[in-house]
Amino acid sequence: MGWSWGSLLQAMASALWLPQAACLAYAVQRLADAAAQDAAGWRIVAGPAALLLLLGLLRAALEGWGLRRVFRQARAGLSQLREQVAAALALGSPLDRARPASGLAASAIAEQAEAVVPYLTRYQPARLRVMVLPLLILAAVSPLSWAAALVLLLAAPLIPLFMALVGWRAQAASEAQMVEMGGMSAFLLDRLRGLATVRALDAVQATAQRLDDAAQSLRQRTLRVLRIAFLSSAVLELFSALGVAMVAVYVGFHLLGQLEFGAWGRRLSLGEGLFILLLAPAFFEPLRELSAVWHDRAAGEAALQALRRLGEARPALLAAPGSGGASAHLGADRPAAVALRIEGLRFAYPGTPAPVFGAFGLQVAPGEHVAVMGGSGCGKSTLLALIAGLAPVQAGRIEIDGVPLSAATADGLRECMAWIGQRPHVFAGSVQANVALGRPGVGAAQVRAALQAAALERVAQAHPGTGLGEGGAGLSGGEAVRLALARAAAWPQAGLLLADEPTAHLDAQTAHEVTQALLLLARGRTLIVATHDPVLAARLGRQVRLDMPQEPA
Ligand SMILES: Nc1ncnc2c1ncn2[C@@H]1O[C@H](COP(=O)(O)OP(=O)(O)OP(=O)(O)O)[C@@H](O)[C@H]1O
Repeated sequence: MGWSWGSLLQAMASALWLPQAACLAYAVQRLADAAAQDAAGWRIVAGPAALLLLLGLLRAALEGWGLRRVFRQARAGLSQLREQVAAALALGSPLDRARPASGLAASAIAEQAEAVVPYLTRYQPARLRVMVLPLLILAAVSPLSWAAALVLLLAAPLIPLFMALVGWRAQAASEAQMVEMGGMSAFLLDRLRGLATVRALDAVQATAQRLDDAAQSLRQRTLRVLRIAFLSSAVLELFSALGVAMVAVYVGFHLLGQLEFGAWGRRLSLGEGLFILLLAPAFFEPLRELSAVWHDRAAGEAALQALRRLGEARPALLAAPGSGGASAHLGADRPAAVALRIEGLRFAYPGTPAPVFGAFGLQVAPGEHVAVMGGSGCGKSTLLALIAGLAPVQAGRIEIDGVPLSAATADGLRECMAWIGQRPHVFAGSVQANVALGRPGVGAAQVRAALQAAALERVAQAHPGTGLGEGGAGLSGGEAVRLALARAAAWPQAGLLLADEPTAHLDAQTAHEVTQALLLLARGRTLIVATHDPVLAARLGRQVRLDMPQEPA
């Protein structure tokens, strides 16, 4: 990350201490000279005092300006980074079982990412100051006294050396702490989601124990990070105090005439000595600041790394970010049944030896209703997911109404599909909001019609004002499937309906009702249903049987 203007402004503000110290030293020298000549009076220091004040104002202005700039830039940078990571996560294929745990991702994006701001606003400017200010001060001191410059020069490298040694461990400890924190968030979120199961199986105690262990471990890691941070500040304070003290001792004894050497063969004046004395603490100041924000560096870099890992390329669904992907059906009000053609399809899940499909082919005419059947694990759900472009295929082609499914066309083609999943995710909120899903173009009228089509109005009106709970609490299994049907019904441009086991786990009566609603919805559209249900399959125009994937010999 390059230096920002804000950091430069802050470094310039700090460098103004040099002329300020010169003004002070000059004023004291003049006062001493005037006292020697018995010609005291405030006028002789008015000039340097006014300049000192002016420089002070300029310094404050530069500092404030720089800080504001750095802060704004950091916030904008972080927002951009979060956007990129969120976009990468959103593009992740739902079929990727190694995708980051939701709790971990949420913790990294929301909480840990905040550590990037102090890193950019405090650590980066402090680092620039460390690189510039000590050199400037050395350049100002050495022409006056090589001895004082030598003391500073000898004390200075010890500080970064020790800090680097300590910082090394700090970063490792900080990274470990972040991993621990993310892991704990992921565990907590997972168990909170499954609280009912945990309680039903009497595993509350064991879960609480694991959570307690995780919290203890996090506490220890946090203390380790703090211990290292304190150690680095202690090292620095010690060396900077020693450095300043040695300069003060040298200048004091030199002015008293006890230490004659060190000023290039001459004797320092009071003003020169004072100038050196004023600059000595300022020489160590940036190093002390850097140490104070050293922990920000470890936390910031660890957070950046965690965000980068989240944004890393993973198996993604087919989509061209930013492109709408033109579709002939886009914007059409009435469903236009689409044709589907699959040729030589090959697909294997990453890391699995046997492909789910070797060279699969299927043709579906517009408006045709097809039941895809076969044993459990033969790839029915996978086939629907591939048609929807939720994962890239390894070979073969899928064409929807003659348009080959690819990253460029997937977004547009998905606009003319509706997905009725096996386990529809129900968001906490009203039934209406769960049907509309915030999709532009799905207004109250469409939602009402969709609820009617899916026979869900009664549920929607049952508890006006109180919404559904997280994960669908408040809906029966059959109602959850009907909610998925309503979501599809609210999307009139969908010419291809993909339904994954819509009647699984339902009693005969509910399965019959869901089938009726599905067939009503599929009128004039192409329908592909993955199912084990022979009754549902018998009501569809065609049945396609998939073979079980062959284990490699
Ligand atoms: N996300 C995934 N990552 C890796 N392998 C997977 C994934 N999802 C499914 N599989 C495997 O791919 C094969 C096909 O799974 P799929 O879910 O498509 O079967 P299915 O026919 O729909 O089964 P069911 O009728 O039980 O729902 C199975 O062997 C399954 O274990």
